[in-house]
Amino acid sequence: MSKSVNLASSVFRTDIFSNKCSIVTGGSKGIGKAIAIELASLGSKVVIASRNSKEIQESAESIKSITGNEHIYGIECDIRKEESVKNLVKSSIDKLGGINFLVNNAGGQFPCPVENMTIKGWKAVIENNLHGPFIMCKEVFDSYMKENGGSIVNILAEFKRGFPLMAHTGAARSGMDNLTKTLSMEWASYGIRVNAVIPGTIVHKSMIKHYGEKFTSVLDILRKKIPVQRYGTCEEVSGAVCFLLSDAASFMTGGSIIVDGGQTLITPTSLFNVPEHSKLPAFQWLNNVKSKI
Ligand SMILES: CCCCCCCCC/C=C/C(=O)SCCNC(=O)CCNC(=O)[C@H](O)C(C)(C)COP(=O)(O)OP(=O)(O)OC[C@H]1O[C@@H](n2cnc3c(N)ncnc32)[C@H](O)[C@@H]1OP(=O)(O)O
Ligand SMILES: NC(=O)C1=CN([C@@H]2O[C@H](COP(=O)(O)OP(=O)(O)OC[C@H]3O[C@@H](n4cnc5c(N)ncnc54)[C@H](OP(=O)(O)O)[C@@H]3O)[C@@H](O)[C@H]2O)C=CC1
Repeated sequence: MSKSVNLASSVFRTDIFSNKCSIVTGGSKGIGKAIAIELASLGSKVVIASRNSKEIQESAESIKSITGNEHIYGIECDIRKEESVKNLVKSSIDKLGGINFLVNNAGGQFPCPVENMTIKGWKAVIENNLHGPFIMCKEVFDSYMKENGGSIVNILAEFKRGFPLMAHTGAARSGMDNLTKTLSMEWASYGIRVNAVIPGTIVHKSMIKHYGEKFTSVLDILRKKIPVQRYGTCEEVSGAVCFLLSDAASFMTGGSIIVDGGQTLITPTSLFNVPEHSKLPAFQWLNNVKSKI
């Protein structure tokens, strides 16, 4: 790997993932792109995958120039479609030589109360956040990890208290939590660890675009309830993912790390209001990433 330029100042030692090969689904933007950047900056060859072919190629190029790692490939894939996933996994093995790490990051949903939700909308979100990651795990297992071991990290969303206005995603993420635990037991004897990262509210450009202006006005109210008094950055999620993938987490499987600035500890009935402060600033490694936090 050429290391002439590496603008991603990860907190980890820069060679920990040399000789590793990774797939990051949804690596074209947001959290997935940050994860791909950090993996690449730590020496891993990386395939990023998403549905928009132009965007995924552009992102692969930008990750190359940010990290100086030439072994970054963008592959078009819809994780909801089995054939598309089979193609992704086969092409990744051809390009990288194997798959040591899988990060199931692609996903998302739309806000909608159940009374207005169509069956089609429900299915789209279940397929994006439960069925898709399941096919990814199964295909990577069958094609490579069953013989060679590996490490899988699933990106979830907080689900433990239900998810009003996003019932579909709450159900899917709860299912993924259970699947993470099941796979960690079924696949331990193959040398595979399976863990999850649960991000809180991670505000960035494409997220704001997805939810729209109305959402932006809610953000300030929400922020005051978070103990660290701000939103998270994509890098702060990425750090947890890299930790779980690495040997530093070799005794962790079936577990999850919540990266939410304490947000899920505050309940509506809590009598405690976090005093306003700015004592816990964000971690960001790239000068050109301007997360609105
Ligand atoms: C404000 C408070 C926020 C509070 C927000 C707090 C959030 C914090 C926690 C989580 C944050 C994040 O995940 S942030 C990341 C957000 N990013 C994403 O969600 C990106 C990925 N999402 C998506 O691609 C989409 O949302 C998803 C529906 C999953 C897939 O879209 P597709 O266009 O591929 O779906 P299709 O297969 O065409 O089917 C779509 C059907 O779904 C329904 N549908 C799709 N979008 C819809 C919409 N906006 N409203 C109603 N219904 C919709 C319709 O029935 C559609 O059918 P037709 O009517 O026939 O078309
Ligand atoms: N941001 C946040 O606050 C939180 C995010 N999360 C979760 O973290 C993950 C990343 O979030 P974030 O970066 O904010 O989201 P973004 O919307 O910014 O990015 C989502 C990525 O997933 C890809 N994607 C979506 N659907 C598919 C699909 N069917 N097949 C392949 N790729 C797909 C998108 O590309 P394309 O559309 O081109 O396919 C894009 O690359 C998601 O699972 C999200 O739900 C969880 C909690 C909080």
